[in-house]
Amino acid sequence: MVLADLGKRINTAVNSALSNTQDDYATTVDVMLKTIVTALLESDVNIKLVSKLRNNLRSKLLDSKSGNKSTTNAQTKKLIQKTVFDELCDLVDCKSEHPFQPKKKKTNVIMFVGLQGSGKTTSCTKLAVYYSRRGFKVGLVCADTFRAGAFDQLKQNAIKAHIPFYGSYVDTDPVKVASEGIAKFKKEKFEVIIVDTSGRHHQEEALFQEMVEISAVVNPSQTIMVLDASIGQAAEQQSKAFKESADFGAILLTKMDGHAKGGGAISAVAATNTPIIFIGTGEHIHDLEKFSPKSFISKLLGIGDIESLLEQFQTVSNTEDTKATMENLQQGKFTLLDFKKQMQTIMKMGPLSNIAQMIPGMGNMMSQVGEEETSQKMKKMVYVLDSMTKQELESDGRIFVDQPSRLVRVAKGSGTSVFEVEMILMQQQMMARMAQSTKAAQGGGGGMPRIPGMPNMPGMPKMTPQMMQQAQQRLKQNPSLMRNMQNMLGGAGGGFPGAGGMPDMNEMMKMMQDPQMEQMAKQFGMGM
Ligand SMILES: Nc1nc2c(ncn2[C@@H]2O[C@H](COP(=O)(O)OP(=O)(O)OP(=O)(O)O)[C@@H](O)[C@H]2O)c(=O)[nH]1
Repeated sequence: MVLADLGKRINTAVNSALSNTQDDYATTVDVMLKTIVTALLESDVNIKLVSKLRNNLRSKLLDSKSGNKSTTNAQTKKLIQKTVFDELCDLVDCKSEHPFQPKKKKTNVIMFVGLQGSGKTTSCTKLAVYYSRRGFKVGLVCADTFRAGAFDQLKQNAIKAHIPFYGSYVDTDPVKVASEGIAKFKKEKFEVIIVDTSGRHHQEEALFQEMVEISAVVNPSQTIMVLDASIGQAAEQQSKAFKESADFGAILLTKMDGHAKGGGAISAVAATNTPIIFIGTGEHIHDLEKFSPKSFISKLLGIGDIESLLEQFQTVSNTEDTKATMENLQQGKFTLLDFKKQMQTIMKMGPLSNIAQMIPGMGNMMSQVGEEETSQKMKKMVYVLDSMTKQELESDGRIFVDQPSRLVRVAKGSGTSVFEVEMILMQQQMMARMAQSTKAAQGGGGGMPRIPGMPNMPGMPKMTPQMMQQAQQRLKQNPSLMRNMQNMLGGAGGGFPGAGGMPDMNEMMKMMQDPQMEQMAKQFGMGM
């Protein structure tokens, strides 16, 4: 069973408990627990942990209720939701007190260890890209002299990801190669140096000894063990064996995509008291997600993860650019350059499906449109904007009205059609109007109330709650209408508002935290 199914089953169990009005409270809790327990076991979660979770949940739910008999229905629902959520988080959390954070302007060495074929080399590159995107100067060292072709693999990955690398075709001593690589990158003031070591099996003592020697020489700030999630509960035994030799401080679980029974590996690993810090979700260099129990469970249950979204946005956004856009917005302006910067920020945040998963209820929608298509359209938009002159970019876009020949030139330069350029200009115009209406609203001009997921359009009539409900009902019954609307608003065929024609990110963040959003998600049958 894949994890998405697990999330759905837990959700269904909780939702039917919430709507159960026939049974008494204790029976309702027991029925719900039975379904949750079965789903967890079928997802390969460690039986001891499931049993502990069941007992904790049961006593917490029954104790809280018996201590406070006068609770309302709404309070009981909240109690069930929160308790289930907290217990699931505990299941995958091993509460590391001092998570490692590389420091800027310092040398941070990260050493990778793991079984053969677990995904070490791929994950080294993914992590290098992750830190490089966050402004670190990152280098990769290949200390795998055991497997023929290991250096070539790392080299190819590194070149593709534009990450400097070090390795040797002739030297067979991994300790020497590792120490030379570190010395080289240290001299060149690299901030994060990632060392890939050869894969080993836990019965291969000599290779384990080699790993200890490399570790002594590179003196890592952090050692990460890479584990293949598809090995399920065997993850516990593997991680224990490695822990005895290389005292790794963190785990990166790979292959959490596809049909891996990730629940098994996650819970088994959590039982070794070592935090999982990242999960690999595909073969692409961007398929790496920071693991945090709360985020993971939120996504598992389809209730989004705004915290991670904000964190990610803040890490990748350029403060100078954001400041300039904010200043423009305060003046009621939104130029083509602002539009371009916003889009680049979104693209830097990683695969759109990862971002969509963090937004309540958006994960599903993204899958309807397709990652590839959306990314392609976004890239095209950047090519169009790249083909404009500085003067054009800094304008509000109306400059093109007087110079239609420039439209043709921009389309040619970007390999797109005039129609596509016009569409982008239209989207930027929509956002510029939003900026103006926000400014007017700040000055007491009013404007229509914000509907989650839709930009403010000046001049549109106010929506009453009944109208809104009807609109939501229609969208619920007609998914293609919903898609069309998103296409219209996002322009790029994006699966969530703004994927293509990105409204102001801060506005989007506010929108996502809007209680109406939660309500709407519920009406669409999404989330808890
Ligand atoms: N689907 C999926 N495949 C992955 C992921 N991470 C790695 N892989 C694939 O797993 C295979 C093995 O990955 P490598 O990076 O070569 O593994 P390794 O641990 O370096 O292998 P050794 O050097 O032999 O120890 C490759 O085909 C990768 O593309 C992931 O998160 N998801």
